[in-house]
Amino acid sequence: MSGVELSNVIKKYGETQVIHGIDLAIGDGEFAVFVGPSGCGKSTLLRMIAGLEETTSGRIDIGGADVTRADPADRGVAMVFQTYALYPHMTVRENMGFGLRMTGHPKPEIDSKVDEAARILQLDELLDRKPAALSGGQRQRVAIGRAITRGPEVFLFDEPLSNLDAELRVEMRVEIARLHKEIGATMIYVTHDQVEAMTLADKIVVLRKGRIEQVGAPLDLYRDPDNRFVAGFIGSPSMNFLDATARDGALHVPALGGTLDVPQTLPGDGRALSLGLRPEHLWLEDGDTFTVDLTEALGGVSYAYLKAADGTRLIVEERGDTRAKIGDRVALGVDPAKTMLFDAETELRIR
Ligand SMILES: Nc1ncnc2c1ncn2[C@@H]1O[C@H](COP(=O)(O)OP(=O)(O)OP(=O)(O)O)[C@@H](O)[C@H]1O
Repeated sequence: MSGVELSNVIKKYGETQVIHGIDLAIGDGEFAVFVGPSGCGKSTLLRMIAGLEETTSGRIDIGGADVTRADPADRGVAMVFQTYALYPHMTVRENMGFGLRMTGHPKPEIDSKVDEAARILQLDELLDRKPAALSGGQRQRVAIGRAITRGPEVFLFDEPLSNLDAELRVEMRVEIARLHKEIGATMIYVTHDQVEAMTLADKIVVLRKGRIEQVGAPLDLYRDPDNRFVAGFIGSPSMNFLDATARDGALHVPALGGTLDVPQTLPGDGRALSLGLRPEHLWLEDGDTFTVDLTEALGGVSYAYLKAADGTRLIVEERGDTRAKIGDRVALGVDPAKTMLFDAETELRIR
């Protein structure tokens, strides 16, 4: 049993509160990913679980034991950092066995654990090298290997791939997913990267300003966000938002130059709303409502950036190449069943 449970966890630096009472349960063997804008408290929360930051109040349980005030070494966790933090004068083997040597494990046991981690991470050939003779991806693999040899109940990853180039990131992402399948330990992972969050997580935790906005499986958050923030944060490119109002049972959307028939139950009070449209659910039609501002062709998909007469901007994702050219006048194709509606003030979803 090595789930992680946070109960009303609070962090203050002096007078400044950065984590505002987080309740969260991460199940045994679950892969949880913390996402959120810069400064929302992802790393702080992870470091509190690791014991590298003191918890101001609240309680942290790992494997059913209260570890709120426990030393990092006594929590059964191992952390992997963005910067690898390898010892330059030690070989890969020595780096990977370092934690076990420090805790006085016998050499044969250390060797067998290092060999096992090296096998899992395909580092067998590199055990005698020093970090300077490794690529970035190999160094990160050693850092992960060092975590594996310690046999933690919980792995904590703080943006482990953000120093790698795009190709290596993909490779290591797949590697981490495989590692999770193979060893089945609980993992908590902080990232800025949408694709990492969507592909690695069993459960994504979306944070904003030290509070949880929503917790859920990646596709549940994408398909069924509770509020405008989560809708805008999950999905790439981000959801478009258009100002709208409901009057006399119709949704008026100025940027679209008229009303839109949507399946949601509209509030009848002329309240300010926000219409959410995912770029991948839109298409271009003949018409005169928008001007094409810019196009980007990525090969498999292309993006058309549109601007309405009232200045509203949005992105349309098309499959393959786009026929749109900068300066073209176009209309927007919208499937009403795929729209989302939010209260402009509370940001809550209207279903
Ligand atoms: N030692 C500190 N003293 C005061 N404030 C701090 C300290 N460390 C972090 N903070 C503040 O706590 C908040 C959360 O920081 P944290 O690094 O956890 O955010 P983050 O979500 O990981 O951001 P990023 O994605 O940019 O790494 C920020 O507003 C930050 O300025």
